Amino acid sequence: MLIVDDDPLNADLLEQELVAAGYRTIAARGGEEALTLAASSQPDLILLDVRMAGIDGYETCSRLKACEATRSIPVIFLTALRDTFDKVRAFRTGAVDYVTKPFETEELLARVGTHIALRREIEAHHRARATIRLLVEENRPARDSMVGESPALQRVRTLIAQVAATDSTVLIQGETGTGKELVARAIHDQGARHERPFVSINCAALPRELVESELFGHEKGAFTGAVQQRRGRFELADGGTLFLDEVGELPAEAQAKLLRVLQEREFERVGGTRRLRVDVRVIAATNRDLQAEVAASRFRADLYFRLNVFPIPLPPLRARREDIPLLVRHLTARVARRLGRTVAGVSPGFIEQASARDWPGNIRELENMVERALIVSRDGMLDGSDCFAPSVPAPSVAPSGAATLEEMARCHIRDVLDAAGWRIEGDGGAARVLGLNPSTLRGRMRKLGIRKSP
Ligand SMILES: Nc1ncnc2c1ncn2[C@@H]1O[C@H](COP(=O)(O)OP(=O)(O)OP(=O)(O)O)[C@@H](O)[C@H]1O
Repeated sequence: MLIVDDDPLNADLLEQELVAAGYRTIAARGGEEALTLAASSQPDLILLDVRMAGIDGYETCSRLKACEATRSIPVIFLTALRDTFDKVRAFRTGAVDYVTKPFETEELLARVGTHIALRREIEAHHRARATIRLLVEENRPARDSMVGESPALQRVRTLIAQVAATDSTVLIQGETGTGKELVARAIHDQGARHERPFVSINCAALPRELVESELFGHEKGAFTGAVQQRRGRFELADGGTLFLDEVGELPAEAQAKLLRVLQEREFERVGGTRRLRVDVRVIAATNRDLQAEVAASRFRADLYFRLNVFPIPLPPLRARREDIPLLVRHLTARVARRLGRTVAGVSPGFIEQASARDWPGNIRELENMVERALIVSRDGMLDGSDCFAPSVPAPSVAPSGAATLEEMARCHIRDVLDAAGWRIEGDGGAARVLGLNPSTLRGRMRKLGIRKSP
């Protein structure tokens, strides 16, 4: 317990009573000393005289409450009967109680005991809350982080940080699977709205008739099936961020309505007349060349300019191959967690093959590859040389059903033999047509098991 009194006699008296009751005490002779001692020794309680030379009790209490290290320590004022003691001011500076001098020992100990017990309870409560918070944090699925150190990705990170600090509309442009949604979330998480909702809508995944009702909501009876009123994504995102994925796919009518919301921040639910106001930050994404869409009159130019306030172009994976080793490791850990498998390692051959590919499907395709390699892996080692099928299927020129080269050869030789009436040697013979020695052709036929059917 910290006793603060510039009268040594008073301080001694108090100390004796408290020590006799089993408390340990320290003393300060004035306000300044009290501030330093309180911070360094963290007492459970402070008994503070009102009238002191230098800074008085009120001022000392205010400063104790203003300081992070001493804020939570309860303060009881000590006031002499002859003092003009302003109780209201004392409580306003943050005191929890006061005792009048000369004090009744019983009363003093009762008050002190009560406040110490209260403080213990509050501390236990805080500790329990901290534990719960820790459990909640641990059980929350880990937020996906953007992996990669390439200059191209660093540029993207800089743009994210710059625009996150504002409320400006962002247009993310990049091929499929380049991480557009990840960028949108990063902007939301790093901005002032991070504690408000992040709502996303994929404009391509919705049937045309439903797009507007999804975006703006509808009133009961607005159309067949609208059995009750429903709030749209704009309302759900109020105060937060709305992510319009694949915005290039929006039908013309929805484009017009979206433009109005961006201009006026107001809209009506489908079938409604009431104007609703929302405070929503819009982030749009597209894998189309929106400028070309505008030129082809498939996307409104005025909407394009409303969205393209702060463009963030996302580089395809083939433009930042340096990131592939890091990404493979990151995705391997993630997929392994999802599949409940343990991974022993990733072979250099795997990384090498992965780095050499073109990845038209970008990171999503890479993730699928990693998943296939993990499924077929032996001893949890990602080798997966058999997983690297061509990324685009080869055009089919082979006769149907002829999957391997051997089968193709068998078919072709049989066709030529049929045409030659199964004659091998001589001018019209199959060997000449195939450009082979007759003996080589015979050897090949044996190996492939080709015989004239009876
Ligand atoms: N830099 C990155 N680091 C780690 N994972 C990434 C990164 N970029 C993308 N991913 C992962 O790749 C997958 C595809 O990303 P995302 O869904 O954000 O792509 P997208 O560009 O929005 O795709 P689409 O246009 O097809 O919707 C996700 O699983 C995402 O977590």
